[in-house]
Formats: sequence, structure tokens, C-alpha cells
Amino acid sequence: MLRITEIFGPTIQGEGAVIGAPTVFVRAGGCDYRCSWCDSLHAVDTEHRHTWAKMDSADVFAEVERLSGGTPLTVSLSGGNPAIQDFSDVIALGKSKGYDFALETQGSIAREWFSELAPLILSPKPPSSGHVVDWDKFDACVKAAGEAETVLKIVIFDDTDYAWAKDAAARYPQLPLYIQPGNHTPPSADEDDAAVDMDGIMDRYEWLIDKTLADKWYSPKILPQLHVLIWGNKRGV
Ligand SMILES: C[S@@+](CC[C@H](N)C(=O)[O-])C[C@H]1O[C@@H](n2cnc3c(N)ncnc32)[C@H](O)[C@@H]1O
Ligand SMILES: Nc1nc2[nH]cc(C(=O)O)c2c(=O)[nH]1
Ligand code: SF4
Ligand SMILES: [Mg+2]
Repeated sequence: MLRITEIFGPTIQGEGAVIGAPTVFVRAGGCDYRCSWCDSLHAVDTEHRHTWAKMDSADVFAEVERLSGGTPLTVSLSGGNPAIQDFSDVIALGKSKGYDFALETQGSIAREWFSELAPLILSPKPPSSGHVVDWDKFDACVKAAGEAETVLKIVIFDDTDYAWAKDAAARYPQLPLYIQPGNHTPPSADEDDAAVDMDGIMDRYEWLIDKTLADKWYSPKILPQLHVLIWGNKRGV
């Protein structure tokens, strides 16, 4: 049985490599991290566990199929950390019907089935998160992906994160790189209040662009969280 926080869409992928692409999200419940600024605490904090559904792989894919009207698209597996659980059957079922699967993870747990993803999005956490990356475990995730497309997406809140992101990215010169400014007003775990400090978010995006360009760091694509610009902190979009 899989612990699922929510399945929603179709919406657009708001972040990273395939920003703007239609997708259905499957948000897994549970995470081995607890980032200070996590925007998905309802999928992380165990106090919300009672709201997570227990579904088998066929139920999960049936809901994806229902939401997408049976027309194949790329499904986004996120969380929480979806790598805690075994999504190999969901992926196999979906692929047999023409669906593709992207997955977002911090890179703390490697899974053999990462090689089935398109793409694997690895998002190592900078110092502001409060976590320290275990690079051996992270390397194992890159290795598990094998030939599958793999990209790096790093969230940056401040100068320390920026310097850290450059070092982290330098470890993987072969991987396409995306950087995004942090949302410093993530939803609180209990709130359905979608309000965000939009001016502050835009200021941080401009700060990150200016800083990266002035530094002549030309390898990353610098992207906002598009869904936050449109819908703020609203859930299920
Ligand atoms: C909620 S996480 C779930 C997947 C996985 N646990 C991870 O962190 O990659 C999805 C993405 O949202 C990013 N994210 C989380 N909170 C954020 C915030 N406050 N501002 C910007 N990005 C955030 C994460 O860094 C990650 O890239
Ligand atoms: N539209 C939209 N794009 C996203 N990209 C990554 C998300 C996530 O929470 O993993 C996310 C999300 O929650 N919604
Ligand atoms: S790793 Fe991802 S889901 Fe887990 S706490 Fe950090 S941002 Fe949230
Ligand atoms: Mg999100």
C-alpha cells in the first residue's frame, strides 16, 4: 500500500526542466527530511498522517487516468519524498498505457526504478534548509538513474545558499541545472490560506538573476515557481 497525500491535475509543471508542461501530480506522504522552509508540510509532518490515503498502485494509476481523461501525459511524482515508497508498479502500469513519469526527490534514498523515470529531478538541499547533504547517498541516486534523463534543481534563499549551489553543481557538470528562488512565505501546515508575499517573491527572483549574471555563472537556467506566481500557495494546483 502507498501513502498518498493528494493526486491532482491536470495542471502545469511549475518548476524546472519542463516548466509549463501539462502534468498530473501524485504527492506521496512522508519525508526523511524536514526543511525549514518546506512548502509541502502537509505531506511531511506525521501529524497530518491521518489525512493521507492508503492506496494500492492500481488505485493510484486509475486516479491519474481519470484526471487525465485517459490521454497519456507526464505524471509528476513528488511529496514528501516519493523515494521512501515503491512506485515501480505505478510506473510500470502507466508506461504500459503510454504515460511517462517524472520524480522529484532530495536525493537521500536511491531506488533501482529511478532508471524508468523521464526525468529524475534531484534537488539537493542548501544550508538554509537545515539539512546537510550526504553526497554518497546522492551519488547513489545519480547512479541508479543510469541512462534515464537526470537534472539538478537547487533552491536558493541567500548568499550562502548561492555559494553552496555553485559548489554542488560543480560536482555534476554533466547534469542540466535549474536554480529557483525560495518562497519565504510557504503555507503553514494547517492553513488553506493561499496568500504569499508576491512582491518579496519577485524581489528574490530579480536578486537571483542579477547575482547569477553579475557572477558570470551562465550554466543554470534561472526559473521562478510559475505556479506560485499564478496561484500563490493554493494547494492542489
Ligand atoms: C516539496 S518538494 C518534494 C520533493 C522532494 N522532497 C524534494 O525536496 O525534492 C518539491 C520541490 O519543492 C521545492 N521547495 C520546497 N519548498 C520550497 C520553497 N519554500 N520555495 C521554493 N522551493 C521549494 C523543493 O526544493 C523541491 O525541489
Ligand atoms: N504546479 C505545480 N508545480 C510543481 N512543481 C513541483 C511541485 C511540487 O510540489 O513538487 C509543484 C506543485 O505543487 N505544483
Ligand atoms: S525534502 Fe522536500 S518534501 Fe521533504 S521537507 Fe524538504 S522540501 Fe519538503
Ligand atoms: Mg510545491
